[in-house]
Amino acid sequence: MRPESAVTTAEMRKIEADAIESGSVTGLDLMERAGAGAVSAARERLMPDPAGKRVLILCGPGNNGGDGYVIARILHDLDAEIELRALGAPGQGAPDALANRKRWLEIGTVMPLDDSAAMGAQPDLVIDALFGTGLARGVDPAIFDPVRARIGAAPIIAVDLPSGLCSDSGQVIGAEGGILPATLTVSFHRPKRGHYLRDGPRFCGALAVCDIGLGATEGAVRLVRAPDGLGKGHGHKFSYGHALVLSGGMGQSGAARLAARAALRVGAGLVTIGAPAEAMPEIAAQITALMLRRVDDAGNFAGLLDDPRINALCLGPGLGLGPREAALIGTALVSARPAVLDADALTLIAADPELRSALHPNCVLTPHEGEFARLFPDIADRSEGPGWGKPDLVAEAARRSGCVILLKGPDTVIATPEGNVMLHAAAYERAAPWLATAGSGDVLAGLIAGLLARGAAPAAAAQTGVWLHTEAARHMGAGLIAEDLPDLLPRVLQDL
Ligand SMILES: NC(=O)C1=CN([C@@H]2O[C@H](COP(=O)(O)OP(=O)(O)OC[C@H]3O[C@@H](n4cnc5c(N)ncnc54)[C@H](OP(=O)(O)O)[C@@H]3O)[C@@H](O)[C@H]2O)[C@@H](O)CC1
Ligand SMILES: Nc1ncnc2c1ncn2[C@@H]1O[C@H](COP(=O)(O)OP(=O)(O)O)[C@@H](O)[C@H]1O
Ligand SMILES: [K+]
Repeated sequence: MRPESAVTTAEMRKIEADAIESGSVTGLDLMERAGAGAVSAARERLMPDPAGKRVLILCGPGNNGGDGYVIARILHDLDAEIELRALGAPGQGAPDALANRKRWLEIGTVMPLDDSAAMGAQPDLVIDALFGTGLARGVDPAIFDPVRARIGAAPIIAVDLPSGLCSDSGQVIGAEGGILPATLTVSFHRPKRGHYLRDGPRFCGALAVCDIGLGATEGAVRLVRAPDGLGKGHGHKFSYGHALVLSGGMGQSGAARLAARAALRVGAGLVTIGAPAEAMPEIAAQITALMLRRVDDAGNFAGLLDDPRINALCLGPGLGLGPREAALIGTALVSARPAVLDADALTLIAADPELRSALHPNCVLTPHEGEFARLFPDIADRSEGPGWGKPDLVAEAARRSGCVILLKGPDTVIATPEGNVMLHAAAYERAAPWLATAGSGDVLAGLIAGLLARGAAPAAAAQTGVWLHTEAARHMGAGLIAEDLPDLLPRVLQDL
């Protein structure tokens, strides 16, 4: 089953506490299932038969360590050779972990983590059960020193999270080196936000999420899924909308052409590029099914927008940053048409409070990190950590600006003014590193504009656009350039 949401530490604790309070399960049951799930994942992916294998298990002072003691017991029963090293014993605040440590001590021993003199031979597998969702501050890198030297090439399984990774923000909380990067991270019930955000995927290695019987309880941040299908029915071209993409001047029209082609490929009935006279020959020489209209200034742009069939706008890619362009953005916003604002449109809005105040709920803003910081410097400045990560800052920006915000990256976050937040992770089996190429953001803006033209609501267009964008890149893989993306869409759409 694919998870529907990614949870915070606070949400996970509440889900667990509610289940325990309802009487349907105990904390010990959950810990047992978590330990058993981690062992199953290890056997499926890394070590099918643990018999005779050396396993080094690192246990912390909380419930993450408790999972580690369960894992030690199960692997011992499967005839693995266990070396268990602990960073202190669980306190009274973690009774389930304490109980599992006691059970382990009936069959094995516990050595201190920092006693390097007594270190055994190189392990075949390392289990990192030092810290999970309870990580409250940076980990002292020195605690890893005794084990780091002898892990060698052994794979590392992180229980719930690689120790040192913040579960809410995906950032390493402390100093460089204050984390144990994993080969495989095994989490429980739902992925944590930090598995997908920022540095999370790099430190988690691969990700497995196992069911521990907590039902369909979800967190607030939904994971973006494949759209249901974007087929065309009985309509004619005007049934699928007419998108207008504004272009910059001569030599600057590539971005608009990329966006326009993407809008047409995603199924907008008609797509027109609006360009200044000087750029028209250059554009005309490059396009066929796309249409071209002259847009010299805000006056003739407003005339074009008198046509009510133009129902979606793509503003910003390659547009330019002068007074003409600012006036065009103003005209577009006054028209209240559904619109994607990207690139130069975002820079113009960041510098002009009047333009910013004209934003409306049918706008989708698609900043990258730099543009986001220009638009919302105070929000971007706040450092991320427990309780505050990328979804929270995008939600705050959407609430403040009254429109949909899509903050780009391998961890794209989309938020609406009403407080709905979606996370699209181009990570793990959906990694798409070749999207880091000039012009790929222009294609994304065009996809969203095309979907708006087809009648999608702004947040839905943003989610579908970002999913298709990543999927197209995955179809091509290495060697991808932005020009390829629109022409990969037919394959993606036909597979839906
Ligand atoms: N929720 C669920 O449904 C289930 C949860 N389960 C498991 O429980 C895990 C969460 O357990 P948890 O809440 O006990 O926190 P955990 O990660 O063990 O760390 C807390 C301990 O570490 C300490 N500590 C913190 N930071 C530190 C630092 N930098 N350096 C040094 N010490 C530091 C902290 O000390 P303190 O801050 O109190 O001084 C405290 O002692 C979760 O990830 C999952 O594996 C499963 O069993 C199944 C069901
Ligand atoms: N490593 C990556 N993995 C997945 N997607 C990425 C990666 N790097 C960039 N992207 C995506 O590529 C696009 C780049 O957009 P942008 O930064 O605006 O570039 P440009 O302005 O050159 O078009 C965004 O949609 C971003 O999410
Ligand atoms: K861990």
